Amino acid sequence: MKLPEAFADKMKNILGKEYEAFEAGYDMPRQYGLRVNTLKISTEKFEHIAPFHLTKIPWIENGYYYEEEDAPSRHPYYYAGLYYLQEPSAMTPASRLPVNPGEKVLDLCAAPGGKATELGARLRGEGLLVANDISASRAKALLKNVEVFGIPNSFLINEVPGNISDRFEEFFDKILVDAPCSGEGMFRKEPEVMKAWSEDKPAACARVQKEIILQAAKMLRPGGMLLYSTCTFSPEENEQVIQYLLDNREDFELVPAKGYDGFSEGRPDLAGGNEELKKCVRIWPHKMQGEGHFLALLHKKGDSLNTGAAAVTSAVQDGQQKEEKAVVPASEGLKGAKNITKTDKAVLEEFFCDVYMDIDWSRVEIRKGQVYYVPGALGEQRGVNFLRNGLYLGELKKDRFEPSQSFAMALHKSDYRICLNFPWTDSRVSKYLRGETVTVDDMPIKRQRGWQLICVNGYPLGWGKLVNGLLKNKYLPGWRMR
Ligand SMILES: C[S@@+](CC[C@H](N)C(=O)[O-])C[C@H]1O[C@@H](n2cnc3c(N)ncnc32)[C@H](O)[C@@H]1O
Repeated sequence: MKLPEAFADKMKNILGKEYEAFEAGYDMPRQYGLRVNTLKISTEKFEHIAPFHLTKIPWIENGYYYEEEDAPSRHPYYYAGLYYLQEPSAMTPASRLPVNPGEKVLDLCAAPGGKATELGARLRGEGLLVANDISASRAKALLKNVEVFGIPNSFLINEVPGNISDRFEEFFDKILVDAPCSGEGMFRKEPEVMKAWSEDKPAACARVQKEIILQAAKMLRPGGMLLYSTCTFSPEENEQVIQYLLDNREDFELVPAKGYDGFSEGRPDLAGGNEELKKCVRIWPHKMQGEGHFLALLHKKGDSLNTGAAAVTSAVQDGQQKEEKAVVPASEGLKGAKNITKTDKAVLEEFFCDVYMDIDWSRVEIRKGQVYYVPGALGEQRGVNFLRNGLYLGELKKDRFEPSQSFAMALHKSDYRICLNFPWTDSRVSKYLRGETVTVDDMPIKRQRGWQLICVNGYPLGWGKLVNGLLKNKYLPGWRMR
């Protein structure tokens, strides 16, 4: 791999004697990673059922290396949202921001959702995830990933940070800024990033990063934590951005992130000498099995420091616990809901008497027949350009309710009474995912007519509707397997 000359010279200055090992790393093969969705499955169970060659990523609780020929993006478990494919180092920022269920969390530069999906999983459906991206097209990919992951309590927006920082002033408990950057750490994985690199790119990115991090600082509550990350090496975009924040906001301090032997310290010598910058983390590809990354964990003074270590463990176990949970039909709570008309209630009742999931009906909003389950803790958000507020449950059509794809993805098998469960080895699973009709006359069927939750090895994939013994395929056309 031929590195741009200006980049190589800069790295020689930064790395000194280590440069040779760094350069040799570009001839090593890249690593492939997947991160388990602990909202749906525990890591223990995933290891048991996944037909891949998995090796634990030592610094990520729910991360694994896989082999290229495993092709996990083709497997039905991928369509069931059991994991996200992600470069191993890129899993680090979300893993080092301590997130507890019930908190208000912002991912300010979130698309396509590699980190937002992990933050959402750690919230376990409680609290609020606001995920933003300035790019409308990239925000669409974010929406899909959040939906596949089955995260119910999100508010997905498409805004310039400066347009939302007044409205959300001191609102969030935790904020992730995975900043747009010059991408120097990704040259091995994505050679096209290297082609787009130029000598002045780091300085241009740093200007944007400084603006973004100040807006983020404003939106964090005192006592909250902010994690800043990039996938680049240049000090202008890393330690110097953190020093800029510390210079402009005396109420911020660096705190050490949960460590790992392979992590390297931040480099005060590249940003004016503040020794505190050693608390930043650099991931060097010649020292670890992953690409280049930088992260800094910051605390906003004013309240007790919350490390959230307990929550991290319970989030990983939760997939397992949820599978064993049994509750009363969701329609029970519908009767007392003041925000829903009598007619709509009657239609919803028919469907939701088979749903065994806790629904707070006071948080259900019906807009032009579209039924949404909006997160609490958000308040009035008129004027914010959003793609999705909460979980889209489905549509009211005259006398019937049509459940949505995103609703299926947010359910566990035990949450819906009528399921058709296939083993992943059954050829009908990929037929279903391709949108084809499948025959089910050999299967035990609980109800001969109506909605069936289609599952693979116990994990929901989408809906089907039985009509005269035929299963109508209701898998979302835009998500079909090709
Ligand atoms: C490094 S990527 C984020 C990757 C994402 N966190 C993930 O893990 O999938 C940076 C993102 O920042 C967005 N972006 C660029 N400028 C921005 C700005 N001023 N405010 C918010 N987002 C911005 C880009 O569209 C891009 O999606």
